[in-house]
Amino acid sequence: MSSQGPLPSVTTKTVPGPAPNGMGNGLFATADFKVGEDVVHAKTPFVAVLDSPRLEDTCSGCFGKRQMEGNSDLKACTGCRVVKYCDRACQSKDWKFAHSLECKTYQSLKPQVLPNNARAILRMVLRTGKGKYTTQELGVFSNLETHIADIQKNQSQMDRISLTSKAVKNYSESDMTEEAISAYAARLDLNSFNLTTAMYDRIGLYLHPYAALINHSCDYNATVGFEGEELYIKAIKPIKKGDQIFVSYIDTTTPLEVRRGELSERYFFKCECTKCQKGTKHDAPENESLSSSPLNQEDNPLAFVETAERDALELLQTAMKPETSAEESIKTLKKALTFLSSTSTWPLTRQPYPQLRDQLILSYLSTNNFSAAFIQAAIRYLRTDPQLFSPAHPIRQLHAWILAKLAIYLSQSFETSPEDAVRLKDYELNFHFILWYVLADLASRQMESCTVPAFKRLVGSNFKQVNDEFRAQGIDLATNDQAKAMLSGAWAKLEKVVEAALERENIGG
Ligand SMILES: C[S@@+](CC[C@H](N)C(=O)[O-])C[C@H]1O[C@@H](n2cnc3c(N)ncnc32)[C@H](O)[C@@H]1O
Repeated sequence: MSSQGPLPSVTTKTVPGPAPNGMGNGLFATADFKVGEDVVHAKTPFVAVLDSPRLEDTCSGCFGKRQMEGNSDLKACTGCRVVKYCDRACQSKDWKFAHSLECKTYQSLKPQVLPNNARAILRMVLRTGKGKYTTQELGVFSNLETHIADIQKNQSQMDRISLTSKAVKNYSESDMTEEAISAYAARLDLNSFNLTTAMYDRIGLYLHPYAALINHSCDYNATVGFEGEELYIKAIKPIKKGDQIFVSYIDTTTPLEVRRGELSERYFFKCECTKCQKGTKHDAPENESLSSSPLNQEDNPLAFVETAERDALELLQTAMKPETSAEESIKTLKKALTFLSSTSTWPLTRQPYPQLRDQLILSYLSTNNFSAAFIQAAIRYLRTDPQLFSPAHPIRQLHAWILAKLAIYLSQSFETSPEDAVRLKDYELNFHFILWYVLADLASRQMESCTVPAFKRLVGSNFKQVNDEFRAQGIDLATNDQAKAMLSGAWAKLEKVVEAALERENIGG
């Protein structure tokens, strides 16, 4: 049972309080939490806006929630034609929240569309002017860290904030000072979360002053998710009464120096969490020692490994450039994977290996090469994710879901491609069994899963459908021994596919 929180839209069993080690304020548990339990649930944001490219394809009222339920036809606001909605209900909700205040500005700026942060600041300034925030909300918001003194040391960051604030002051005709608007901008930079869909695709910016009190740890105990405009912070580890709540502000699978760089650049602090304290230069393979001899794998393994890492990272950057075609990305990423593989010491779970594989899966999906994507998703599912994420982690669950979707697709229309790391046909995989297994595993973890309710509903309904299909053929996979044996046979074949694909990766296949 959660209790009503300190702000009207929040349900939580936490309290704010001073945090140790120069962290400013933080949130602390007022009860024990089990894995998967809601730590903070906020029904409405202080501000949330879509990224500019998402204005075209995502509803600005429900942030894609109803689209996920099958509503796909969006209509543009007849005033500004910048924002789009599922229907009148979504439009009227957003109109009341803030769009009535900003629509004319959007119209007057056309064809220019303000960037996401300027739209968010404009909303906050306009809502403040109209008295749409409660005194409590504004109180918590104004107490949030700004790091304005640190920002002032960085001329280009300061210029960016001043320029945006000037523009917002001008468009909003607000009587707030430019300085006060700059503080809003700095607070947004420092305290906003990535707004994501229920399937964890980034779509915009989101700020809630209570949730923003949560500090960072690379060894975090809670994760963030969204369903429409609702925010869910869930316990990814058991949390005891009195413990501080931590989320991760960054990708914590990267090496220590990368994490430290990202945290100091955007958030102005040095993380001293247990993981960072343990971490050496980068969780490097054991038995490596520094050597100054020339580049040669046998004489100088560390230099060889570092060169491979640098080359792989450069290739990853190239592959991720918007101007790189998906086909070119695939070639580049495969080359990078082979570089790392050729070191023989590089664990599959150490970055940038997982990032390269994630990107390769996306590139295969964008070229409709589902069999090649399936092989990579299977490697991720079996070899990478179990080491990087706990079973309840939303990222691990999402990756499993992607593998299940690919198995659904391949069970219906199987095509191999010359791109495939191995000839899937040779392995006679039973995609229906693989699908059942992955969904059964996801469904069995629903209670502890840190995914949002819509994700869980999707898993539940798909699992039911797959079970119904098997039962219609007289097979009950949960109880029938013969079926269970067939299931483990299918799984063993998938293991073989993964092994063969990894061998091929090593030789540059
Ligand atoms: C989103 S705010 C969190 C709330 C903030 N502590 C406050 O009092 O407003 C992010 C800021 O909190 C501080 N912070 C968060 N995690 C920290 C950590 N692990 N160590 C030190 N400071 C941290 C940094 O100043 C960072 O810029």
